Amino acid sequence: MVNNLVHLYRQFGVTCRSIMAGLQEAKKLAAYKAVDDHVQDNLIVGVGSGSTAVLAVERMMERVRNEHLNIKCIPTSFQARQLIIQSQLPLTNLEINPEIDVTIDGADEVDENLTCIKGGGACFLQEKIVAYNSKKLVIIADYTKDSVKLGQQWKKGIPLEVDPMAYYTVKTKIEKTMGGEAELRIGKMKAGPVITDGGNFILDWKDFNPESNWEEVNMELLKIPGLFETGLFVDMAVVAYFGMSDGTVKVRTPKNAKDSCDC
Ligand SMILES: O=C(CO)[C@H](O)[C@H](O)COP(=O)(O)O
Repeated sequence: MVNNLVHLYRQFGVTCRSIMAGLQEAKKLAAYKAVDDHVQDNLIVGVGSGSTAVLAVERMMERVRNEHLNIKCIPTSFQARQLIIQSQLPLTNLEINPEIDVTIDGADEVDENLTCIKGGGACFLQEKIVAYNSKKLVIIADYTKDSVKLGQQWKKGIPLEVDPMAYYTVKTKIEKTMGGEAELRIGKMKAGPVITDGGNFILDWKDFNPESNWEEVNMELLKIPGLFETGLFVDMAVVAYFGMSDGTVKVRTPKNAKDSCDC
């Protein structure tokens, strides 16, 4: 009996490790292809945050070394800034380069119109600023982020960055008027709430209506005093690259796109 349990436990460990390795490979496929397709000489590049963005930086670094590409990078977080510095890529900022050619960033979920939930890593305020000032936002992710509707696979909610003073009033307002539950994000290796790069708290809004008009929801949320930004990226991404489990990369543009995109 005990032997059987130990065997099952080991098997479970092996299965989990192989799924994680598969996801990592899928992220790498998406990141590498997006960088190869969109990063060219003399571009200002927005560098996203999260584990998939790390792989995009890895590829940029390779190409800068091998092809002597001349690019300048704008970070979307403290993590991205560190990555750029450690990779010895040229670092710039929005004062020096307010117009970004392309930003390559991860996402937590992407729907059929390329509306994204971002902020699993709590960096979405700077990510949205950089994306907004970019000519092109390119999303990179593994196949588990590829959805028709938001909330289909990502169950951790829509992140909302709030002033610490207002977290409770914002939470109550959302739950009363829009439904669902807005939970204060608590640190894993820190007692108390997660503090963002901007010194704020995060609410994760769960059990939202998946049929929502996300543009309206985003506007409604932003009207609440103390709510600085949402992790909803509506009409921002022009193309998404998903690494698939079979080793291919699925490239998607928004289903509702009015114009064809040169991506
Ligand atoms: O929005 C983000 C951080 O704020 C990340 O891009 C998002 O959480 C995806 O991360 P990962 O590539 O690790 O899955």
